[in-house]
Amino acid sequence: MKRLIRFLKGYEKESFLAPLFKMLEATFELIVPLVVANIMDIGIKNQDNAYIWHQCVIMVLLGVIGLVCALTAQYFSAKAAMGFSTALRKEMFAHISKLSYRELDQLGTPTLVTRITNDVNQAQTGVNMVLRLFLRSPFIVVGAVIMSFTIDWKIGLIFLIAVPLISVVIYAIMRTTVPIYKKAQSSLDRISLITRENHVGARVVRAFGRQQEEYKEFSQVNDDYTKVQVTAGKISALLNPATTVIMNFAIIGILWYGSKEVSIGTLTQGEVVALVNYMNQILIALIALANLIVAVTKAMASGVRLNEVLDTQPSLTDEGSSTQQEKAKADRVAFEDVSFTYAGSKEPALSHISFTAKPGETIGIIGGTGCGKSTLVNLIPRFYDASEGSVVIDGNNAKEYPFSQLRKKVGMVPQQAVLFKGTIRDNMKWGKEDATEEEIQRALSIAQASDFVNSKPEGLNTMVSQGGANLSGGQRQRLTIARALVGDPEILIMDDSASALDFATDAALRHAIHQQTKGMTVFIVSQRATSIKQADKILVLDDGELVGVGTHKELMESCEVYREICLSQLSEQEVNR
Ligand SMILES: Nc1ncnc2c1ncn2[C@@H]1O[C@H](COP(=O)(O)OP(=O)(O)OP(=O)(O)O)[C@@H](O)[C@H]1O
Repeated sequence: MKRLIRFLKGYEKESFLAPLFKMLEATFELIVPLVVANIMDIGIKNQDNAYIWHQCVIMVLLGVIGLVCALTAQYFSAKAAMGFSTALRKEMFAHISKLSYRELDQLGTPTLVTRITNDVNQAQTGVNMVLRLFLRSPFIVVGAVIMSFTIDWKIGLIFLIAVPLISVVIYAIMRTTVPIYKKAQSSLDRISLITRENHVGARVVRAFGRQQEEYKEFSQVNDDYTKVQVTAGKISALLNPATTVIMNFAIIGILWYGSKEVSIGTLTQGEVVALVNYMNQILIALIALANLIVAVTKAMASGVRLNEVLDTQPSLTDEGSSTQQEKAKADRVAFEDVSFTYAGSKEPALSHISFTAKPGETIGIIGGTGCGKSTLVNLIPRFYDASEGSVVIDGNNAKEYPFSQLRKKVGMVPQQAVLFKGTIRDNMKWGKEDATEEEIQRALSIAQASDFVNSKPEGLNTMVSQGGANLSGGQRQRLTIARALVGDPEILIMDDSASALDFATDAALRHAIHQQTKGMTVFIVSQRATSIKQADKILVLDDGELVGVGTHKELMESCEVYREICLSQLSEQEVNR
């Protein structure tokens, strides 16, 4: 948590004023019992109504000033805590955006969502509570003990016994509950994971009639979370009765001893009442301190989780890279003995891959599921770096390019057609911020999306809902292809991104790309032989290895794996066509 304090930068004044006003409030609170004592010992004793009223006015004034101080402190602490959380959230968001696929794979999305929301909130509450209570509670406790000594040092000793006793009880309860609160935090992570999985995959859950099972699993995790919270709650519930018992014994001691002192005239009745009030103030302050410790512990647990993310360094950076010039006559893409292993995986996903792709060529990539097709194309825009060997683009190692230059060169159509909330036009502009109407229309036309977009009453202004839920799978795919084409990239990668298109549209799409994007190197990843059959070069992958490179005709003769794939999907006539 200490390391997160830097996010309070710019709120130093508020961080100073909040505790200061809280201390002022506490000071006024400590004076009130003395005023009550005066009312009893002077006003009531002498039947002096004017004095009583005068003291009452002072008491109300102390209360009002105390309230103003408390509200001012609240204002400053809330301002500082909000500023803290806003800066922290911004930094988290920016940092997560910089992480590469490797770190995102390792951390996982649900936990990142919980961290940027719930954990930041916990840290914010912690900061707010610390600013208000960290000094105030000890100040009241110490102040009340000192006041008791100034009234009667022997009774002050009762305070010296009661305060540590109450503190020990609070400490024991906290020792038991704090680890439980930490456990609750990880249960919350699990809830977030299941909720996300179920909502993202709602259609699949329904299609497989898994609602009941998923509901059961969610209920179990939810119940576990409740149980953990209830256990912590039950133990915490002991706090009030246990501390109140000690306090009441202390009050009995004060009254018992005080009454003796009153009868011999060394102590007044008002002073006894003031001592009782101080004892009450101590208890309230200690319980507030206990709540503060719970909040701080939760904030610290959250702080650890937040630092974990902030400490995760992106494994891929483009620091030190400068804009690269294309090398004349170089291949557009060249893989030179490339191998790749995912973090935490023992088996390589790609082994010793070498091939070249020239400008204007269409490269088909085919192979069974999990053979490494997506992994291969993900190395081109540097979503991952090759573990061995080099990926060379236009004669320069992909690692030498600034990300901005590389991502401009490469238009990626991912396997999952993800669109963002906004209009179709907004989504198209992801490919090129200042894309003109003509550029967008051209991209839509190549992607075979013009008809359905222009048939919508609002055309390009049609709203796309979150994740593109108001579009069909095929429409989404076509829009993601168009989005990649808008930027007119030199390399277009379609990672199984036409799988939801019917054969005719798929063929029309490939024909349009071929005709209208001269010079563009196109990678088509597919499990459908028809989609890659016409490619200038086909890469056949099998279990991470490149088992064949060539045209359809060449591979039919030389590559067993390719032949098997084709014969399992196409008729003999189609194969030879
Ligand atoms: N993020 C990841 N972390 C660890 N292993 C992964 C990751 N992504 C893929 N793999 C593994 O790497 C191998 C290759 O996966 P890849 O996604 O490249 O296959 P693919 O040929 O594109 O499959 P498909 O056709 O089903 O999309 C698989 O064994 C897969 O389990």
